[in-house]
Amino acid sequence: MTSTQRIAFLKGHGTENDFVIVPDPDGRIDLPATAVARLCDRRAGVGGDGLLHVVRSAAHPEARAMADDAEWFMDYRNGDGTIAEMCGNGLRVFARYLLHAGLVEAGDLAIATRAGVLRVHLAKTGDVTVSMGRAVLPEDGVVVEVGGRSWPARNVNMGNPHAVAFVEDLAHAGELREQPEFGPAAVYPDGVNIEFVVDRGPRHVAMRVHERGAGETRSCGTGACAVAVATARRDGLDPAATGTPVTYVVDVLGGSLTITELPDGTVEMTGPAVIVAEGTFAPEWLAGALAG
Ligand SMILES: N[C@@H](CCC[C@H](N)C(=O)O)C(=O)O
Repeated sequence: MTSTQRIAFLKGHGTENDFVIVPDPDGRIDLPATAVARLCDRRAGVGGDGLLHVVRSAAHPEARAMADDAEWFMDYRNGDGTIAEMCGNGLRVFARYLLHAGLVEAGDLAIATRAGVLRVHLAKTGDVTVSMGRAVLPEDGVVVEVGGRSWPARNVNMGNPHAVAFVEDLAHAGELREQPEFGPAAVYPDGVNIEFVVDRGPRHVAMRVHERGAGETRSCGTGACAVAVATARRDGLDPAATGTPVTYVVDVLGGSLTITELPDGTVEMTGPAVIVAEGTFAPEWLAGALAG
């Protein structure tokens, strides 16, 4: 790429978890962590909690083996430039982008991610449903701590790691905005996303989240799935045991997500996915950002 080329980007969000979208079908754009952090910078860049690098699976070394099952690879990066295995809100926005760009038809499609090939149901407009795979709940004793207080948490893996803590209320806005600590560190060698949860009613909870690599965000899709499954187990509900799906509405700061765990353990998430803007990077600025 030369500094005279115009490179397109888009901006999108899902329940206000926002992303810079960089279409790069042939995998020509090298995005080191420093470049991603500059693109996601809210003052000096475009701004986003994360970045969705849109590449054909066949053109990306991490996704080539999935190319027969899924044409497109979601190369997701956190806003600080780190790589994450999965992003649930990102997956809905990624699918909405593919339709917006005329790269897929509405209906059912498969998308490659670092957590494997995932299925998406995409209508022409409105909410998107994604099949997020199975939750894994190791029995580790985990504790999260913020503002001088600590809570036991449930370890849930949704392709990426989560610690889910049930708290009395979410009103300590200042405190909960701070970066929480977690332990024991060995349970999460690569860091963790931390959700604080309160009950809102039957099968209805609210959460706040601190994302690994992004800080407090207004929503986290994998986090909402982890919260729904952890809450179901706390409530004594397990679809694998009863054969009956269990659905929770999870309120986040940026809206609501509907999460259903099926008897085979698959977790489905339904929520909005919005393309907000399209543009091109100023070539000189982008060349500087990519150079690090
Ligand atoms: N916002 C995402 C999760 C993004 C990845 C996460 N920060 C991590 O490092 O695991 C979502 O909607 O799931």
